[in-house]
Amino acid sequence: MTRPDLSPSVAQDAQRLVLKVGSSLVTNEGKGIDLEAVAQWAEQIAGLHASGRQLVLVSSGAIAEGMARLGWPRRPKLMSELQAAAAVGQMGLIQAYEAAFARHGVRTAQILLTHEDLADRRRYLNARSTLNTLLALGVVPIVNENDTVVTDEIRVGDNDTLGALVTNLIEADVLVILTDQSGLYSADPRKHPDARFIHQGQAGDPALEAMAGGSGSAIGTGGMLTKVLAARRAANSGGHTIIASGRESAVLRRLASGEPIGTELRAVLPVRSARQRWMANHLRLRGRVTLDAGAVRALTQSHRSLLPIGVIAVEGDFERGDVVACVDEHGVECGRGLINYSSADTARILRQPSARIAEILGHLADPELIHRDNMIVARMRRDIG
Ligand SMILES: Nc1ncnc2c1ncn2[C@@H]1O[C@H](COP(=O)(O)OP(=O)(O)O)[C@@H](O)[C@H]1O
Ligand SMILES: N[C@@H](CCC(=O)OP(=O)(O)O)C(=O)O
Repeated sequence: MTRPDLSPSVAQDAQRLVLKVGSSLVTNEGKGIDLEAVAQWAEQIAGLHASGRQLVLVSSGAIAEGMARLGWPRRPKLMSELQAAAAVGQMGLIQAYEAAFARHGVRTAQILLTHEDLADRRRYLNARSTLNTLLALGVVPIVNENDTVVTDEIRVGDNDTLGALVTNLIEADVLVILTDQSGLYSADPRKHPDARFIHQGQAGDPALEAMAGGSGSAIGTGGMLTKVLAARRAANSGGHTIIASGRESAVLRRLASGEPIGTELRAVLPVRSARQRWMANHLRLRGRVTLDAGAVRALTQSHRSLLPIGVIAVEGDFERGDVVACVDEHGVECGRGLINYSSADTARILRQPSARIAEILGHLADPELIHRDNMIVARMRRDIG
């Protein structure tokens, strides 16, 4: 489904993309992994890689594939049986992706996440640096929820939401959600064949949520509502969302070349300001570090990361991943950010060159005390509030 006004897709300029594929697509409506579809996605993703773009794949299908392998015709109700099916099916998913990508010389990695990995600040930072490292290495991370260990209370619950959380985590430019429909319609097209196709909208518009109210296919979990809500969440970090049909030929390649396919839900704020707003609004200060004049300049004028060598004092009791204020020698705040070391470790490495961190602490997490991507500086004091 191509937009009539033909404005180019937001995927055209995207350097970092998250691609989410739903269960019904991956498993051919529950019949078993659709190897042909997997091969086509791998080929297109390898093509994007060759043009220098980075991509994380969020793939559903573990439960559906597990059911097919176990010969279960109906989705079980018992949590333990769903978890068993997911454990069996995840093997098949990963095997299929690894083999398909290997044909193009692209390495893959399996990442199984739980809600806690994304809600807890320390685990959030760890998941973020692992994904960023894999992307820098040219690997395609393949993400699913760790269904085998999660209980109802700690589930993300659906992979549309997980795709949006991953988009926030790595600050991707675009989240592409491939499903069994061409995109969002004004009502569920299964029940309302005359429903109108929505070519474009603003992520977070409540009118879209009303349209997507119905439940999903027999195989999928979330339906269209979770996709529309995922677009709202992706927009929190500035990511745009495209909902399109996975059955459209070469859909990824065409989107990346600017072809306006599917429903495009645009984020209003650009990535950076969205992230800064999130940090300013959501995080409580746990302590502070005092910077020497050189470090203050590095932060506020050169927009560099904060290194331990520029820190002369530490106050408060904080853990890796907590938010701390950065103050100058007169106690004036010049920024704040997510710190990579606890207060105890910071006290041991302050005034030291980063090359000595491993020797002093016995481990090296990061050369920076606060990475510049995880920091807002005084220039934006209004945001700090
Ligand atoms: N307004 C809508 N527009 C498009 N599809 C809708 C809408 N409302 C509900 N749906 C249903 O959502 C389904 C897609 O959701 P789901 O089955 O969970 O897919 P996936 O497995 O790809 O996540 C469609 O097949 C469709 O029946
Ligand atoms: N984690 C589950 C998928 C859950 C899910 O959201 O499925 P879907 O609605 O098809 O994207 C699995 O792999 O079976």
